[in-house]
Amino acid sequence: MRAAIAGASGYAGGELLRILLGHPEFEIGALTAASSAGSRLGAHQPHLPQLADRVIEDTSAETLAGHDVVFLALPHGHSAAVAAQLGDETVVVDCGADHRLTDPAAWQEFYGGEHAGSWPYGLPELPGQRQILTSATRIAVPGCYPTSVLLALSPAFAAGLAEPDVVVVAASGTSGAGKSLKPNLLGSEVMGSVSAYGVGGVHRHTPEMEQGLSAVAGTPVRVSFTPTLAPMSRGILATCSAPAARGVTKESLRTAYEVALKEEPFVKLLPEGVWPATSMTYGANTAALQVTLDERAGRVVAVIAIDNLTKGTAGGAVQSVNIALGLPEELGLPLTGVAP
Ligand SMILES: NC(=O)C1=CN([C@@H]2O[C@H](COP(=O)(O)OP(=O)(O)OC[C@H]3O[C@@H](n4cnc5c(N)ncnc54)[C@H](OP(=O)(O)O)[C@@H]3O)[C@@H](O)[C@H]2O)C=CC1
Ligand SMILES: CC(=O)N[C@@H](CCC(=O)OP(=O)(O)O)C(=O)O
Repeated sequence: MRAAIAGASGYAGGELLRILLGHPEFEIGALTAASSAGSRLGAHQPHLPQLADRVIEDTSAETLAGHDVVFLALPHGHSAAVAAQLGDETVVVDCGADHRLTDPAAWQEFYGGEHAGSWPYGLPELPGQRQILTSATRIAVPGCYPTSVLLALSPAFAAGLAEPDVVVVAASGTSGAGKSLKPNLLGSEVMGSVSAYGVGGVHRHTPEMEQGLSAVAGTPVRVSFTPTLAPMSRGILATCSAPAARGVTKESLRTAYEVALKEEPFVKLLPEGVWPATSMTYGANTAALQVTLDERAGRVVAVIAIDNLTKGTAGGAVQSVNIALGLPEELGLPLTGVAP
């Protein structure tokens, strides 16, 4: 299979290339970007020496044509126009937000501009989603925070063990914001400090979390989401809670998670008493999950760690593509983290 990567000079593009280089079924085709076009990949992704001399091209339908799979790792709002020019013989994978939301009103409120429509959602662990992704030719890769929250809470909602009133506080590494320079991401602002942002229900991942959890619960789920920025390059640690349904015990909760996750190749329920840390998933396509019942507050509490660039973007994208192409779901995807 030949894969093209649009946005090859960015963080998501770099992680896609790192994974595809280790994937036995893929060869790397066109590498495209915008301002970096004409330069060599080695100037942008020096950790990928195998591709250092490859020249980045302009992002256009002509450059991306003739590939089996095209990964779009472009800023929001740039994928739809490119994708519309690629035929159904090409699997197109949008790592941006353009095709994630099904509700045009939610798109309008949180992103603005015209809604491009929705594509099959690339989170295979959601109930029924593997079936939807089988033979898909268009895949919308979830946002990194929604990936973590949906993985953490969908077992509870699928089993009817939580009420639809979710609170999430999550810390992300700075690579989640992409490569371009932002004032709050300067080294001196980030180092030695954790800061909140997007507070008060305004972060654009909120409707995506509500969309996914509502589908699993079969009833509208509200999410209050507070993201924070942590002084690390990669990783998300999300603490997610919801009121426990009547009669839920610690044991019934753990059993529901064990049953839901026992066949999952990438989502691991940690041994009792072990709590997730971002280091457990560094560079791996895994999610490290723990759940308990806060008996005093009557809440289900699930804590999850993922690598935002791996399971949260590029690894998750390749996992969904494997399913769409009829390949083994785990093919070419790292299962081991880096410790300490
Ligand atoms: N970082 C993360 O953790 C996650 C990112 N994503 C999504 O992946 C996408 C890429 O994010 P990320 O890699 O972090 O961003 P970066 O800012 O690191 O990279 C953006 C890439 O897009 C290219 N680009 C910018 N504008 C255009 C344009 N008009 N036409 C073609 N190419 C363009 C850039 O090229 P150039 O160098 O030439 O400017 C660069 O290669 C985004 O949609 C993001 O939402 C999704 C989940 C998580
Ligand atoms: C730390 C940080 O800034 N993170 C990004 C989310 C990154 C991501 O997954 O989101 P998209 O694919 O939707 O851009 C943010 O909060 O905007």
